[in-house]
Amino acid sequence: MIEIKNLTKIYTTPHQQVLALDNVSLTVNKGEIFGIIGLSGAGKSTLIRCINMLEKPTSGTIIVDGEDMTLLSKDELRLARQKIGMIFQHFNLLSSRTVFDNVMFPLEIAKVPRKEAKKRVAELLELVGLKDKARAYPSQLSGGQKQRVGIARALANDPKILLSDEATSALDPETTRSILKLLKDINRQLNITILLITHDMNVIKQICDRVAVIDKARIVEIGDVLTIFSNPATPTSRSFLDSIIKSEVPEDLLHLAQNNKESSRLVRISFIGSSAGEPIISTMIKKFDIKANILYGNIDRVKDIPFGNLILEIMGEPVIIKEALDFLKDNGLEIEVLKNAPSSN
Ligand SMILES: Nc1ncnc2c1ncn2[C@@H]1O[C@H](COP(=O)(O)OP(=O)(O)OP(=O)(O)O)[C@@H](O)[C@H]1O
Repeated sequence: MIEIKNLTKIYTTPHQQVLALDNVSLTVNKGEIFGIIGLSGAGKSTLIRCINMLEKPTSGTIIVDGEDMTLLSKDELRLARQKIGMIFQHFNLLSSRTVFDNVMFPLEIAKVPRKEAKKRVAELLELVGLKDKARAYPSQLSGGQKQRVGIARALANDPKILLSDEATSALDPETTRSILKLLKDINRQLNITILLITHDMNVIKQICDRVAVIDKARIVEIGDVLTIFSNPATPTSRSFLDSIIKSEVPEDLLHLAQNNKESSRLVRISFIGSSAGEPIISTMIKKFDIKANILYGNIDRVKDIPFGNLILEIMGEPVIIKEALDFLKDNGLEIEVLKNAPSSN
């Protein structure tokens, strides 16, 4: 549906050249929700804005629904953009127009007959749950309601693709959840492909099928959300993941391991999917001559699949601890040794 090949964007300012995208390639499949995550300045906005040519690429191709966007004339581009809706962090509504007329706006531009357009706007307001706000002005709406208007407006021309530029960054967590749920419903009901950019791993976790991690103008990792959550391959992905599973080990836990009289290891056990529900840890404790303290635990869900990590202090003979950890690994758990505390006597 969207195929980006060797996309490079260099901004030229009077003082310098900024490489905002460096040879980026990725494919977004029809019907999926694809997330691009990166820190501030990584190149996310530039990338999403290149897709509908709000930003002109320096080189590379962008094929949307079979059409190379970089080769289109002005008129062709105008038509192609009707297939691509966009929503924004700060909603970009027209303050002097009512909710109804904001959603009507793209239909006026596309010269859709008035009667047909009014019917379409009413349907869209129903879809986003704002039927009763049709006559309100943007200033009379909450942030979540404004974004619902933005979504209805983006869908007005029946697009095949929806681009979301940090659409929930200005919203509180609960409103974010409701907007993400709406986007997911739209994706499923209308079969619209969604490409979103975010700096928030929670957004990726809640609705994306696949994710690309962008770091300093380059895509450093692309994959299924579940795979990246269970086994991040780059430090950038790891740090995004840590931001939501809160797996930083508190200092006092590290001290506890150091002060222990026996030989001990502080380990993080990450689990995903079915292994989360299995009593592997209690089996380990029974099977090996070790003691284990659970110091910290956290279970979350990615696309309804349990996902989490436990921090365990395991005490015993080093060789037995190693066997016990190998047993956990053999049972599909990820093990990371956070601290080795050798026997103090
Ligand atoms: N119009 C511009 N002129 C010059 N440099 C620009 C321009 N727009 C963006 N940049 C630079 O390009 C790089 C990528 O910016 P971009 O806005 O794409 O990043 P981002 O990941 O979206 O960041 P944020 O999350 O803060 O919006 C940054 O170094 C930025 O300063």
